[in-house]
Amino acid sequence: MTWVKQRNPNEPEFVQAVEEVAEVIVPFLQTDAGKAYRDAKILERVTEADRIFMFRVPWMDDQGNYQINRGYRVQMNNAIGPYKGGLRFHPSVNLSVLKFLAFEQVFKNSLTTLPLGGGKGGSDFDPKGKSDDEVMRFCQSFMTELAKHIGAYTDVPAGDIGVGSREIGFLFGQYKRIKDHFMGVLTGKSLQYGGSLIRPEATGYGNVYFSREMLKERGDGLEGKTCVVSGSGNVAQFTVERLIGLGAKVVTLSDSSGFIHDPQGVTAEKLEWVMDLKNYRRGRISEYAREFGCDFFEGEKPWRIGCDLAYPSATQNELDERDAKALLDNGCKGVFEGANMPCMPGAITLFREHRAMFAPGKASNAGGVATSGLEMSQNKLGLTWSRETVDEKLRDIMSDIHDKCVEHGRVDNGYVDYVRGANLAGFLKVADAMLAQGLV
Ligand SMILES: NC(=O)C1=CN([C@@H]2O[C@H](COP(=O)(O)OP(=O)(O)OC[C@H]3O[C@@H](n4cnc5c(N)ncnc54)[C@H](OP(=O)(O)O)[C@@H]3O)[C@@H](O)[C@H]2O)C=CC1
Ligand SMILES: O=C(O)CCC(=O)C(=O)O
Repeated sequence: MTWVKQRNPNEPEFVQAVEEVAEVIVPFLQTDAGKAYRDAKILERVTEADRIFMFRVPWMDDQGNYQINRGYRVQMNNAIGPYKGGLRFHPSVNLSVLKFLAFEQVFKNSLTTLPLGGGKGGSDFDPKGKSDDEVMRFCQSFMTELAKHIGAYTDVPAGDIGVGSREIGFLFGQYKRIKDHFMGVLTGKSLQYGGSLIRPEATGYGNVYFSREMLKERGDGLEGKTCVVSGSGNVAQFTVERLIGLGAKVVTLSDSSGFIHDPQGVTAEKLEWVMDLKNYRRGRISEYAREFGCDFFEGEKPWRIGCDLAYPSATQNELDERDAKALLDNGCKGVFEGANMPCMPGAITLFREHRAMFAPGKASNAGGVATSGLEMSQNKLGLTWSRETVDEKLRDIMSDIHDKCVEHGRVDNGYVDYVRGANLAGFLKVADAMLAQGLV
């Protein structure tokens, strides 16, 4: 870690993500089974990106002013398949954030059972408050540079925070215009031009399926459970949809301004209203409180609300040790990461010490990228699978990931340490491929 910290100064998020993996992998490397990987310096090699692109993104706003943002693509590791991972448009985007996300993506994609390498990209552009025309001009400028570095067999980006179906449409249109190729170079496309059914739902649904497997492992189920969810974007919306479909009650939603607490529970009708608010009217979650008559807590996070299960689904480092203590004190039995790295190290330690269920995002939110992999397969075959087919494949993949975590994560007293299981299983597939491919 000293070596990683020296080589990546001022990149706290990246160092945090490496530390979580190293905590599991370094002790393994000291064993006989780990010797070949240790000698080949696989862990050191995976912390160094294959390559990183950084570029200027100039665009014109609606008033005719020139604007400049910075674009990035981190191609982290392609040992097991083409680089795959989302694009994030958010003012907080910087190299550290994208390197952490790309690093996580390598192990997550390895867990999916599909041939997907890891990458991530994005920009410090903020789509919030911009007109559709401004977003389009930005996306066209961003893709004009990115198109040089991606391809259906090279690197296949998708959405993440701030990049939904509107942005993917503009990006795809510009790629096609530049390359004159109609191909699956992005996933998360709309259905009319090569998207997959269930891809929008997949990350949230996948996390709920994963939590159901974890509960089953303890002889329990989702029916009747009270859940807190953070975020109100893509992942949060479909987490709520699946939870309420499976008989659980969701009492919170949030955005960067605060959270709503609806003790009656978010119903299917209320969720439909939230989807319209967030995906089309682009409003704030505080409006939910006014519409449905419940409390809104400005500037706060939902972790002090009593619950059985928690699904952090907004952003990184949104749940610290104090939040973890509040959750455990109020009876929470399980935390399932829908976002990437939402729980801070101190929080994770507390969950593990208390033997609570804790699902690390690289396992529990892998359903999104796995379904992107299914979208790539359909694009290559020229076929569209039904909703039922994709949903069944998603459930099977989440169940396989769960089984791998159990296989590698069961500790002496029978407790399943999913952090250990996910990191070890994710690492081994990539490491074996790297060993087989020589010093590259
Ligand atoms: N989309 C996908 O398929 C996948 C996403 N993920 C991860 O899930 C998380 C959510 O992504 P997604 O739902 O797609 O993104 P969206 O942009 O659709 O939604 C993001 C949500 O998180 C909130 N949020 C963003 N930044 C902050 C912040 N700094 N503090 C508080 N709230 C914040 C947003 O609120 P506001 O509108 O106010 O900014 C919004 O409610 C991310 O960590 C992403 O990396 C993981 C796997 C796949
Ligand atoms: O579907 C994809 O390729 C992107 C998913 C993603 O960015 C993630 O898993 O964090």
